[in-house]
Amino acid sequence: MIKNILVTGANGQLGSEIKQLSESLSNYHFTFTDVDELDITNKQDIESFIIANKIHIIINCAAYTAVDKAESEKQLADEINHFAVKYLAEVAKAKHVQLIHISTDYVFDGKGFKPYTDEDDKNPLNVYGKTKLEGEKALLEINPEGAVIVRTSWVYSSFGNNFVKTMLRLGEDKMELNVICDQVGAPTYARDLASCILQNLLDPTNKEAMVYHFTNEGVCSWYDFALEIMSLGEKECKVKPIPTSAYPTPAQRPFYSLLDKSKIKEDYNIDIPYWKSSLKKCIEKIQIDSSESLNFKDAKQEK
Ligand SMILES: NC(=O)C1=CN([C@@H]2O[C@H](COP(=O)(O)OP(=O)(O)OC[C@H]3O[C@@H](n4cnc5c(N)ncnc54)[C@H](OP(=O)(O)O)[C@@H]3O)[C@@H](O)[C@H]2O)C=CC1
Ligand SMILES: Cc1cn([C@H]2C[C@H](O)[C@@H](COP(=O)(O)OP(=O)(O)O[C@H]3O[C@@H](C)C(=O)[C@@H](O)[C@H]3O)O2)c(=O)[nH]c1=O
Repeated sequence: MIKNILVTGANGQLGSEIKQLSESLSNYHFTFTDVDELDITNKQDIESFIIANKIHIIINCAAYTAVDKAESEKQLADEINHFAVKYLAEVAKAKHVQLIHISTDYVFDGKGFKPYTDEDDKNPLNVYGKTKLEGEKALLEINPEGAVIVRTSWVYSSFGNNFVKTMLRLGEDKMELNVICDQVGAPTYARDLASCILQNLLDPTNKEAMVYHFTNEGVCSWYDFALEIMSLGEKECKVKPIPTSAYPTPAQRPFYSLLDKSKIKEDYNIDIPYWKSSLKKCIEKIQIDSSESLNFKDAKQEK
């Protein structure tokens, strides 16, 4: 039987990567929606969509991800990251649909000194992290059969907005840039996460809802990450390391947010790419995409 998969938030980074990778998968039928086609804050709409399209699996890539803005938009962040996840879980449970949901390292407070396991104490420092944790809790409490939460961190892609693209843009315009060097974690190429989900998580054996951690291998600070981006992107911009105290932001961020990935690696016997190798692939793709769009613009002007 061909399973029908619904991907929500499909115009975002992870959703777009899943869309591209799904083109080579013939044993599933994918439906991609973003807020215009299916607003996940409306439970009735979710239910009608699941029934009308005979959905077997939901991959929820929809979220409110503007970390600083969330501090002043708590209600909206809560609706999308918390209540909508509750609705998805309720519908998944009632209709026997598998739910794969994505969460974040920001559910931890970053005061630890060794990689966080899925069971370690949660204590989010900011509104985004708090709303994501409430979403996790709702899903685990409703406990739809076969549900999986994948926590990840520092996600980037050639699609959407992210730290890599911000650094490449600033690197083009500025001679010098200050970047925080005392917050450490692990970057994640959304394509690697998408590939992991599609290859391993669509045929669950778990009855109880469970949590996995997935990021690229290795560890770095935002400063190390920025240096590597400038180097691979061949930007002249000098990156200067600064402490968090020198870069005030509305939302507080964890100092240490490395996630322990042993469970997903052991359960599925997978090798995860090192962050620098994946970053290289992503930057090459960004460069190809931008030269293709320049060629397209030139061709249009010549007409
Ligand atoms: N980005 C990161 O660094 C990290 C992300 N994550 C998690 O990974 C998941 C995927 O993140 P990522 O791909 O980066 O997110 P993006 O912000 O790139 O994409 C999220 C998508 O969801 C859409 N969306 C927002 N509200 C709704 C709604 N009510 N109904 C349907 N769709 C909606 C957004 O639309 P619009 O843009 O119009 O709002 C956007 O297209 C999220 O759960 C996120 O919390 C975890 C760790 C790190
Ligand atoms: C642009 C910029 C950022 N920074 C710092 C601020 C911050 O501590 C860090 C990263 O900035 P960003 O705002 O891109 O990152 P942020 O939005 O906090 O990224 C987070 O997004 C959410 C959705 C997640 O779930 C997290 O895993 C994480 O990826 O870099 C600088 O030091 N210098 C700069 O020029």
